[in-house]
Amino acid sequence: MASHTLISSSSSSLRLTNSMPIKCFPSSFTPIPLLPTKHFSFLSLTTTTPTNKSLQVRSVAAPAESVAGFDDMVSGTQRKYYMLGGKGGVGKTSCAASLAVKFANNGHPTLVVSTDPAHSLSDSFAQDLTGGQLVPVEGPDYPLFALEINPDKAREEFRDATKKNGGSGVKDFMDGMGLGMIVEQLGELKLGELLDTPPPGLDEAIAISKVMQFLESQEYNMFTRIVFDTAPTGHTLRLLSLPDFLDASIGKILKLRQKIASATSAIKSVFGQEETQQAAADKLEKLRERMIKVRELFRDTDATEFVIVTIPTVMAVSESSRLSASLKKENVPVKRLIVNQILPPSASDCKFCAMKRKDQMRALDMIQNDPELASLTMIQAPLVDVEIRGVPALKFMGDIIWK
Ligand SMILES: Nc1ncnc2c1ncn2[C@@H]1O[C@H](COP(=O)(O)OP(=O)(O)OP(=O)(O)O)[C@@H](O)[C@H]1O
Repeated sequence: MASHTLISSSSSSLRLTNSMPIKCFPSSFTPIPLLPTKHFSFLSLTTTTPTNKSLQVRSVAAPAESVAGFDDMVSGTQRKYYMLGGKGGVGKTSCAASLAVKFANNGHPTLVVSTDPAHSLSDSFAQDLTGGQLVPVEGPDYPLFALEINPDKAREEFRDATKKNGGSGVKDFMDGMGLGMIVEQLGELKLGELLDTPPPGLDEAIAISKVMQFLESQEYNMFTRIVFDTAPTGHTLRLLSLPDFLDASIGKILKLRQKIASATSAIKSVFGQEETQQAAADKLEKLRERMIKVRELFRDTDATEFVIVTIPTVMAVSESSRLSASLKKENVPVKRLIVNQILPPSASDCKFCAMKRKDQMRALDMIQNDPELASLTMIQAPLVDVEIRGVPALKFMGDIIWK
C-alpha cells in the first residue's frame, strides 16, 4: 500500500513525487492542466500538512494492493494467450501493452497483437508498429514484438477468396450461363450481404485467424506469451458466434461449388478457369480451418484467458456484466476484471471530484453485487495524471496493475 497511500491533510493541495502541487477542481469546472510526459507518477502520494501529521485514508476506491495473480500468469513456459477486451476507450490497449511489457520483463518472449480495427498500439508504445509485420519493441529485458493486423487488407483477401469461389462472381458467372436458378434455389446463402456489408466482428475474426496462421510458422515459435488487444465489446460478442456463421457460409459455398462443378466443367475448361477455382477453394477451406482454430483458441481453458477491462461507471459496468455473461455462455475462460481509471484517494475533494468519487464507489459497489462480475478477481487500476505512452510509462502502469 505504501506507494499508493494517500495521507490526509487539511491542505487542499496534493503533491506528486516530483513535488508539483496540483489543486482539486474548483466548483466551477476548469480543466486540470496536463503535466509533461516525464512525470508519469500518479496522484497517490502524499499531501503535506502544516503540522506534518499524517493519517491514512481508507477508501473503497483506493487503488488497492490488488493481487492480480501475476505469479500465476507468468509461471510456466508453455504458450499462453491473454485477450483484453471491453467497452471502447476504457483502457484496453494501455492494459494490454502494459501486460506485454511486464511479461517481457519477466522472462517471456512476448508478442502483443492488435486486432482492433482502430489500432492504438503504435500510440501506446509511441512507436510505429503499422504494416502488418512483426515489429520489435525497444526497451524490455526480453524480446517484445508487436503486430498490428490491417483489417481492411485481411478482409479483402477473404472477399477475393469468396468472390472467386461462390460469391457474386459465381452468381454472375452462373447467370451468364443461364444457370442462375441454382444459385437462387440456395437463396439462404446471403453471400452478397456478407461480402458487401461484412458483419461486425468479421475483421477481427479474420485478423485473429491471420495471427493463427503466423503462429504456425517457425519464426513465431519463440513466443511464450501472446497478448491480444481486441476490439470493443460488440465486436467481441459477434466474433464469438462468427466462426460458426462463417463455417456454415463457407461450407455452403463449397457445397454450391461442387453442385455446379459438373454442370459447368466443360465450359470452364474451355475458358481455362478450373485451376483458379480450385486454388480459391483451397484458400477458402484454409480460412475455414483457421476460423475453427480461432473458436477453439477462445475456449481453451488451459492456454487462454479473456480479461475484461472496465471503468467505474454504471454504464461500463453494465456492459461488462453482459460481456462476462456472454463469454461464460460461450465457454470462454474469464477470471479477471480490471477496473481502470479509479480516482486516487484524496482527503480534500473539490465538488467535482467528490461527485465523481461517489459515482465510482456506486459502480464499484455494483460490481461487488453483480452476479456475473462478483466472482471475478477485481484489479483496481488508478487514474494516472498523464497519458500512458512509451515503454517506461507502460512499465510503470504494469507494475501497479499486474501484481
Ligand atoms: N489508468 C489510466 N489513467 C489515465 N489515463 C488512462 C488510463 N488508462 C487509459 N488511459 C488513457 O485513456 C485513453 C484511452 O486508452 P486506451 O487507448 O488504452 O483505451 P482503449 O479501450 O484501448 O480504447 P479504444 O476502444 O478506442 O481502442 C488513452 O489516452 C490512455 O492513455
